[in-house]
Amino acid sequence: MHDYPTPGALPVATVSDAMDRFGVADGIRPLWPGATLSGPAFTVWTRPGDNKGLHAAFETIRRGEVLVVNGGGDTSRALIGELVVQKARALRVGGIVLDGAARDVAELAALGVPVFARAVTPAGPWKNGPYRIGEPIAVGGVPAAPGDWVLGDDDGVAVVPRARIDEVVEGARGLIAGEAERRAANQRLVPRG
Ligand SMILES: O=C([O-])CC(=O)C(=O)O
Ligand SMILES: [Mg+2]
Repeated sequence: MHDYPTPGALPVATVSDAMDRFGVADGIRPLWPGATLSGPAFTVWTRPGDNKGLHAAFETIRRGEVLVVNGGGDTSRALIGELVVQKARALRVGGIVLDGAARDVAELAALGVPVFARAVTPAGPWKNGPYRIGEPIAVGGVPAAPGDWVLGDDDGVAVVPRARIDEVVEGARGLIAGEAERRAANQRLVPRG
């Protein structure tokens, strides 16, 4: 079992840089400023606009796991809102990443659960299925399998394949050291003329 870095410990941008700048879930944004998450993926595929599979996921998801959902990229119907997120908080889920939409955004921020999604809409979900739990999915065009490292911050979300976590963490730490040098060099700049 890997140790997953704590939320916010490594910037998503730098972690992506350490994967040749791949691995970013395109178009997935934090729903409140300052939201960060980091943990193993718990994957759900669901029919667009339908959250029956999310409710099923809450029957088995474990503390710290990040619920990662392929909702087909649909933005016309919210897969979650305040009540679902309240459940996530009670179960100490690490956060929620949706390739789909959410609603009740003011309440999500107040609950303090990191939620990342493609869009916000007041239109609510159906609850009929079908769905799949615990299978490899895609989120924002990147693969996400159960146990992959999912991390999110103000810039967005990245997914690191489980087998690459140690290598990518090490690479990101190296890049952070290099960036510190460039930052110091920038601070030495003076205007010319
Ligand atoms: O009604 C739903 O399923 C989504 C929602 O707004 C909530 O969870 O609060
Ligand atoms: Mg609601």
